[in-house]
Amino acid sequence: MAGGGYVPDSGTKQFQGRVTGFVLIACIVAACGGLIFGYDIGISGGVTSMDSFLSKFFPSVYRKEKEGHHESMYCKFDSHLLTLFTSSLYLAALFASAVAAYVTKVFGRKISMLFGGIVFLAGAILNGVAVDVAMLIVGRLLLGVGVGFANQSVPLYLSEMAPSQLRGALNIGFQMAITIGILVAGLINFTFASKDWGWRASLGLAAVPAIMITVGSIFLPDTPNSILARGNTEKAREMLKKIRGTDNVDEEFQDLIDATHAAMRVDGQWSTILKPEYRPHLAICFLVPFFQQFTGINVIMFYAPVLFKTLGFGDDASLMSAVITGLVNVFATFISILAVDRLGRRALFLEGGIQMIVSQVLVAVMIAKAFGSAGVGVMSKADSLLVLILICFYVAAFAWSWGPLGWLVPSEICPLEIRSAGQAINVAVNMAFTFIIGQFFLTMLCHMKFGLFLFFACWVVVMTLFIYFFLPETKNVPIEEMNNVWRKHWFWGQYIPDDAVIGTASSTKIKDMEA
Ligand SMILES: OC[C@H]1O[C@](O)(CO)[C@@H](O)[C@@H]1O
Repeated sequence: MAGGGYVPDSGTKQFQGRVTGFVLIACIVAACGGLIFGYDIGISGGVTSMDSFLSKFFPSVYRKEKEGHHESMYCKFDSHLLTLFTSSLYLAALFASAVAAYVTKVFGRKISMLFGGIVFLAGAILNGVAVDVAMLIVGRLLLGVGVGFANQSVPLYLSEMAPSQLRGALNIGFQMAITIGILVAGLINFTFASKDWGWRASLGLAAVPAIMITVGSIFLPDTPNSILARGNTEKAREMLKKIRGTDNVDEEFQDLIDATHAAMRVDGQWSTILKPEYRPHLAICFLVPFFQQFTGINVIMFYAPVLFKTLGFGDDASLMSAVITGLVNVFATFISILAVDRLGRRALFLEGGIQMIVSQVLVAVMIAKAFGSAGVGVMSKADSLLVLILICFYVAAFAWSWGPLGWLVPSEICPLEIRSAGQAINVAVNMAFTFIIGQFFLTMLCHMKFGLFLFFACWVVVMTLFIYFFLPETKNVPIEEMNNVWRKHWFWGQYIPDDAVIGTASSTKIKDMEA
């Protein structure tokens, strides 16, 4: 088979141990870090469409929206000031992720989650009681820092705690929490939109998931990998026994030792990840989040209410449609949890990609038919319902492929010595392109019209081909043995030297480490 179709079942180890209640609870609490991110994604689109919020903080935008009748429906909502409110958070998260990478490595995953939770809580409170734009913006920046820290630490935490045969499912808990956050935010917007103080409730309630992750992370244990990396061998071994529910952890622990030793041999993560032998990791950690955002998903997540209004739905129906896409998002992410360690990552990526392309092309055709390139016309009730169904079809495809795998794959492919750096690149690139799409989508819609959906469809074609040729299958491969997979890949194999493979004769033994 062409491309990355390496099947890892032969030659990779399966370790002893089961999924303990302890590891499950730790992962559920940690995944709540995704709630704060999701809540924020889902809340801002609804809040910025509330009259009470607009008239208080953005009176000029409010007046323009009430008075102005732009001749083209594609350009009705094009306002940079307003989109900056939504997107500024992701800019803060982008810068925070660089600091978070350092904290996560030096102080551990747990401290990083705790810090993220506290800062996010401060931001939520500030937003809920805001009396002027300055408070709103400072609050947004704090939320962004919190999201940067949580997105950095939680996926790593989940991948390291999970036994390899369940790593995919447990890691997807993070994306699951994101989608639940988006859905809950949609419901809260729907409930409070008509109240004068609705926006305060919507923004202030972000404190609830913030408290969950803050309190939760006080009680979470750190991962064996991270404890070991900070020099505490015995404690790390005890933690591994505890989370695997068996005393027979020698083989897995040996892998951790090897990985830690390899990590200690490198001078700095950032110069290390730039070396040729880490080219596949660097490429994946950059391209996967970039591609994830260029599926166009946040056009739907941020602006679904606006989009559906544009298609002729009423105010309530538009907010309700956002709830419907939110439900589909949660449900399909759950399917991914069930499928990812059985079907594998590649199958989900490839199927999801094809399904997204078909839906995007059909949506473009229907919008073109109704509004042409001038942006005038109406869409019949039946047709707008069909567009809603197609969008649900698209969201489902994203939610079992690029959504969860966008976090899982970069977090599981990197050896320990570059894991924090790889994850920081992943988060930073994700945040950068979330910011760009959030900030420029409405302007792009105004200029590219229905072609915008074709633009994203073309990107999905590119990324689906990329997966086919360049992403090897990683299901069931123990995390510290991933270099075996890269070495056997038709293209990336050339970059991986023999001694980079954990478990080879040259690797360090436990007793050396303990000496
Ligand atoms: O569920 C959709 C959400 O998932 C993400 O892609 C993160 O993985 C967000 O950017 C998006 O809003």
